[in-house]
Amino acid sequence: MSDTLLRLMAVLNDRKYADADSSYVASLYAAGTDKILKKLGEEATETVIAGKAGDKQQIIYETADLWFHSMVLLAHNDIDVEAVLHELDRRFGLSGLEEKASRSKK
Ligand SMILES: N=c1c2ncn([C@@H]3O[C@H](COP(=O)(O)OP(=O)(O)OP(=O)(O)O)[C@@H](O)[C@H]3O)c2ncn1[C@@H]1O[C@H](COP(=O)(O)O)[C@@H](O)[C@H]1O
Repeated sequence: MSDTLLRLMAVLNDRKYADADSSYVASLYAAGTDKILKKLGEEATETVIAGKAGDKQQIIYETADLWFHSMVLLAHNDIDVEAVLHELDRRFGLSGLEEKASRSKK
């Protein structure tokens, strides 16, 4: 499954050398961080709206947009998606409630 994310990440890195007129991703890089963050915010909002409506197909569609734009932000910052996958792996099996409790003791 994560193979899809790795393959997409490779394309996003390649697009750093592409023409903004022929690539949506290259056009986002060219427009800069604020444009990428704006798209990310829009996609997050659209995902929330889809979730509120309870429309499964729309939730899938909007989540794909959200993940895609999150990955553009990662690539723009030279962060590999594997770093996020490793972070999720590190958290695997660690209860969110336990993690929160350990934070409040610090
Ligand atoms: N997965 C995606 C992907 N998901 C969503 N999008 C684009 O993200 C945009 C989402 O923005 P909106 O829904 O707000 O649509 P919009 O109104 O057209 O956008 P704006 O004009 O507001 O920017 C659309 O243009 C979608 O086509 C994507 N564009 C590209 N990819 C992947 O990235 C690869 C490289 O894309 P290019 O750089 O365009 O070759 C592609 O081969 C795909 O694998």
